[in-house]
Amino acid sequence: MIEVRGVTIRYGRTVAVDDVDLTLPADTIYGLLGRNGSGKTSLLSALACYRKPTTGTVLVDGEEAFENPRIARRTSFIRDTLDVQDGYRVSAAFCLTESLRPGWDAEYAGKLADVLQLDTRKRISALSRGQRSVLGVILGLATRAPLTILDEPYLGMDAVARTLFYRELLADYLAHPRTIILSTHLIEEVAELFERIIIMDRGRILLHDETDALRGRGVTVTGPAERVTAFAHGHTVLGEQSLAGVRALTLDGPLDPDEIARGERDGLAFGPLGLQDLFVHLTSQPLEATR
Ligand SMILES: Nc1ncnc2c1ncn2[C@@H]1O[C@H](COP(=O)(O)OP(=O)(O)OP(=O)(O)O)[C@@H](O)[C@H]1O
Repeated sequence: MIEVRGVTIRYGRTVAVDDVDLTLPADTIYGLLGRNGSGKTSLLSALACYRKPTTGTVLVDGEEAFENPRIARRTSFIRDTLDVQDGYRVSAAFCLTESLRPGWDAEYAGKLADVLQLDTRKRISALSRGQRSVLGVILGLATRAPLTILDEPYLGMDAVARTLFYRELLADYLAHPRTIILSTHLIEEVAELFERIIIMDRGRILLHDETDALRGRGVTVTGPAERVTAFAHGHTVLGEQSLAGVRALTLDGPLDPDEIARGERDGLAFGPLGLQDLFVHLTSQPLEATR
């Protein structure tokens, strides 16, 4: 269980994480979504014992996380810097991780290297951008840490490698349940993996809910402008488009099925909003609108 209580992280005058409270039960796959600079890496660094919040506390299994060796040993934080010396061969990086990590599964790491086509004899300095990411996800998965944090782990990985990675992550999670937090911009592509989704916006938690609940949340309603406007009365409008007397509104749902049936009888059309579109609607407000 991770408990984030009133956490603020500042860099000089920049507030990267702004008074965040979060409770994350264990053995769940979380998706952390947010636009560039929304504070994801800063928050993840605090969860991974790397960064002390400016104010507030992060408790992992009841203990303060920052520089806590007991928590650090049980946490794997994979980010683009990789934290392994460039001069090492991939096989040496595996051996080093094995010596440090009690949960390391060498056989599984070898299998992942085969599946994801990573040559373990290569020096890390000789890996392509995508191959470095593959190394990162192998280190992250094969460590089997109770808290595994993957911060945009797929950079440069092609579509085949990403698909294989998602498949492996899910299969290994089902066999060895643990807490996995994956930050991503590729929302639709990975949404199937997530049990819960957290959306950050400008340092704050905009939303934290089960993925299935979010799927039903955004609803589009389309039809003659005046009828759509009347229908939307009393609902929160997330977005709108109008063309030649036809209006399409995106409403914050879910809507009551009876209400939808009434709308349909009145000539309105309803559709679900994809997670990516919901995310864009929720996080595309200009700064002024939120002040
Ligand atoms: N070491 C640092 N020094 C100063 N400012 C920083 C530092 N790290 C992050 N920031 C600032 O904090 C804010 C949040 O950055 P952070 O990297 O946490 O966001 P992010 O959501 O991970 O972004 P991205 O999706 O682009 O990786 C940004 O405004 C960023 O410029």
